[in-house]
Amino acid sequence: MLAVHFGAGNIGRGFIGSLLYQSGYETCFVDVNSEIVDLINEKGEYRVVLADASHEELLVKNVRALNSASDPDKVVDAIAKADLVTAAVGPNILPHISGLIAEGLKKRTTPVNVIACENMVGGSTLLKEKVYEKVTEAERAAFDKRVGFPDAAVDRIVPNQSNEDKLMVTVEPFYEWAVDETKIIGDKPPVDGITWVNDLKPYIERKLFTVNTGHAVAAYFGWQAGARTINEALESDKIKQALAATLQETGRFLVTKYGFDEAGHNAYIEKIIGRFANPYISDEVTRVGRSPIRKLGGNDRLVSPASQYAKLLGETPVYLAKSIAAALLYDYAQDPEAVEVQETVQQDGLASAITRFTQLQEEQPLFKEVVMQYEDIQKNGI
Ligand SMILES: NC(=O)C1=CN([C@@H]2O[C@H](COP(=O)(O)OP(=O)(O)OC[C@H]3O[C@@H](n4cnc5c(N)ncnc54)[C@H](O)[C@@H]3O)[C@@H](O)[C@H]2O)C=CC1
Ligand SMILES: O=P(O)(O)OC[C@H]1O[C@](O)(CO)[C@@H](O)[C@@H]1O
Repeated sequence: MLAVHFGAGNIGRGFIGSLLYQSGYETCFVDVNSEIVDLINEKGEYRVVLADASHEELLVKNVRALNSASDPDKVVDAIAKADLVTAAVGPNILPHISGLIAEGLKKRTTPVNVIACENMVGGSTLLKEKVYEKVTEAERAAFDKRVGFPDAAVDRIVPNQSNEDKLMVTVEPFYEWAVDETKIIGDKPPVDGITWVNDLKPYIERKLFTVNTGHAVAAYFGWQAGARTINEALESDKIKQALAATLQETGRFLVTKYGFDEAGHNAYIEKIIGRFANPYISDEVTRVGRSPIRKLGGNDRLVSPASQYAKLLGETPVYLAKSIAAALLYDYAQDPEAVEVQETVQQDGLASAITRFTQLQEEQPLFKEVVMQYEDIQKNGI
């Protein structure tokens, strides 16, 4: 079985690639990082090491790689032959890989599924839209019959790597890969470790608005407090308390919306906070807080739960508003999105920046709370 996986980065190698190998696939990674592509082809294997006391290692074999910038035709050929196509490149990159996927799919007559493994609601659906923009109506009709784009929720903390062995990836032991089985075309790909679900929405919202909201809070609050890593941020009782309070807010709306068992959800929150504090992982706040414009978007981990909370419960979520404010204040000079947010606030004013990045409107109580929290952080810190 051949899997073509776009993005040989942390999640690509450390999570998806390792499950594909363990399930018997040959994996052809596609990336634009020539150093990683060359190394994968030179070694033909890499190590995945668990970030716990065991330091257990898995040697992932049966891998090769293609550089989509220099060898696009080979990528198209690989997609034409693949039994499964996956991606973990980041939401903003999905439009850039859609052209090659479209070309590869045009060359096929047999069914295949394409799964985007990104931190977002509807990643594969977005990829499908981008692929469909690049083909004719007749091709779209043909793809409808033989290409599935099931959405997915992926959960495994894989920090930036600083190992001497550039292919090695240290990963947390926990993982969850939930895929929408209702959108599969043909047989389900036999990947051990996928949890097939017939309603992904509760999974993706619970995960995005707990794991990713919580992580973002630790990162943005940590940045304000001068912490370099998530572990450092969580050494502060104030940040720990704010993190717990934020997850109580997202928890309240999730339990109300989906009817999750409250005690079970609280245990889920506790487990996640424990995962953030894993002493075997050193995770920079700048990685977890990366791309604040994406994270401030109306459908993402801060504004979506805040808006849904306000709508569903009729109250303004104070800690989520504080989290949005902290994201707006994230001024890491090496993150282009953070720079753009800061420039927008300076040039156009805070109100205009909030509307532009969060799509919240000035008359909304949540908007006003964000402004208050922003001013409070500026004056008093986190
Ligand atoms: N790292 C983590 O703990 C988790 C990450 N995710 C999601 O997985 C996705 C990837 O994240 P990471 O692996 O952390 O990022 P990463 O930066 O380590 O990996 C992304 C890879 O995509 C490659 N890439 C960029 N443009 C490309 C293109 N046009 N064609 C092919 N490859 C391209 C990059 O060179 C890089 O190797 C993101 O959506 C992220 O939200 C989800 C769960 C956990
Ligand atoms: O990959 P993103 O969406 O930029 O955000 C980083 C998030 O992804 C993770 O890497 C894993 O879910 C978390 O560490 C963090 O919440």
